[in-house]
Amino acid sequence: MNGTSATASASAHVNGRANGHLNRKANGHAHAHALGEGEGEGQAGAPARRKAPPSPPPPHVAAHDEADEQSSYTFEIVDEVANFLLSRTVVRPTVGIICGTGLGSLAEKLEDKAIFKYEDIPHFPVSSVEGHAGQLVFGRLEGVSVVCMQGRFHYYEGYPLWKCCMPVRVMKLLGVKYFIATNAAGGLNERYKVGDIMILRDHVNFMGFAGNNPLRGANDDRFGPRFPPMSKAYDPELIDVAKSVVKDMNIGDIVHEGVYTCLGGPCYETQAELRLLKLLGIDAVGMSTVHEIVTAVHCGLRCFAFSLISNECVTEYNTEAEANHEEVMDTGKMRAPILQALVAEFIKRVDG
Ligand SMILES: O=P(O)(O)O[C@H]1O[C@H](CO)[C@@H](O)[C@H]1O
Ligand SMILES: Nc1nc2[nH]cnc2c(=O)[nH]1
Repeated sequence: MNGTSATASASAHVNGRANGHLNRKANGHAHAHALGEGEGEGQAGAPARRKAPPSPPPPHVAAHDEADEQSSYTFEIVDEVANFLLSRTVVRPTVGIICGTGLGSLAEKLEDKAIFKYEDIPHFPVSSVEGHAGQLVFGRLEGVSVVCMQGRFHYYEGYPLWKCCMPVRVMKLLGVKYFIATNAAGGLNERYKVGDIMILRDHVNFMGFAGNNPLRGANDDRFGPRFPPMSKAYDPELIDVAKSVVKDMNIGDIVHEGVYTCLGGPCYETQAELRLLKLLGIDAVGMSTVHEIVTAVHCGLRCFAFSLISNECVTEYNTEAEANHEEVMDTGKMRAPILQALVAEFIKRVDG
C-alpha cells in the first residue's frame, strides 16, 4: 500500500506552497478584539460592573506560550517542534499513533525507543488525565518506524480543539503518512460488549455542527485546503487491511465496524442523551478522536481508527450501572495483548 496518490497529494500540500494565506497579524487583532477588556461593560447610564480578578488557569493550561495568543499554532511553530524532535532521534516515523485511555501499552512493544515527555517539548501541551502518560515515544515496530502519543489532549481539559490536535500536524511534519487514532468509548450498539473493538467506519462531528472545529480560523494552505472533504476520512483501504488482520487473528467475534461520535465531556451521558445518539445511528461515544481525524485528513494523512468498547452505555433508569473512568482504564489493560498484536500486524501490512 505504499506510495499511493493520496500520500503524494498530502506532501504537495505541506511542502508545495511556501506562501500560505496565514495572516498572523490579522489573527492577533481578531483575538484581542474578541477578548477586549471591559468590553460591553460600564455603558452610559448603567453602573460600571467591577470585574472579578481573573483566577489563574490550572498549571497544565498556564504552562503555555505565545501560541495561546494566536488562534492556532503557525506552520513555523509546528515546524519548530518537528525539527526539535527530528534533531534528537534517528527514527523517521511513517506511522503515527495516538494511544487512547488505558491504551498506552501500545507503545510498549516499540524497539530502540526515544522518549520525550510532553513538558520537555517546546510549545507542546501537557496531559492531565489519568491513563494518559504524557509522552511521545519514537521507535520501531515490526521494522516500521513509528511515533506514539502516550496520552492525548482533550477539550474538557481546557484546551481548544486546535491545541488538542497540534501533535497531529507535528506528526505530518515528522514525515508520518499513516495516522492511527485509538480510543476508549462507551458501547451504544446493543450488539457490542465490553472489551469489543470497533473499527471506525465514520464519525458524527457534533462539536463541529456547532462550529467548534480544529480548522476554524485562518487556513494555512501549507497544511491543507480551506474546505477539506471528509467523505473518505477513514481510509477504506486501511479498513480492509485491518479486517484482513482481524480475520487472520481469528478475532472476528469481538470486532465490529461502526460510527463514533465525540461529545465535549467530561460528563458521561444521561440516558436521554444516549437514547438520542442511538436514534441517530451512533454505535460508540467518546470524548476524542473526531477532531484529530479532521486535522489529519486536512493535512493529507491516511487515517485509521478504532475504539475499545470500555463500558456499556446505560440507557435504562432502573439500574445501578454507571460509566466510570476506572472501568474504562481497566478494560484497556485487559485488552492490551490483543490490541498490541492487532496494531503490530496492521502496521506491518500497511507499511512493512
Ligand atoms: O478518548 P480517550 O482519550 O481514549 O478516553 C475516553 O475515556 C475518557 C473517559 O473515561 C475520556 O477521555 C474519553 O475520551
Ligand atoms: N462520552 C463518553 N466517553 C467515554 N469514554 C469511555 N467511555 C465513555 C462513555 O461512555 N461516554
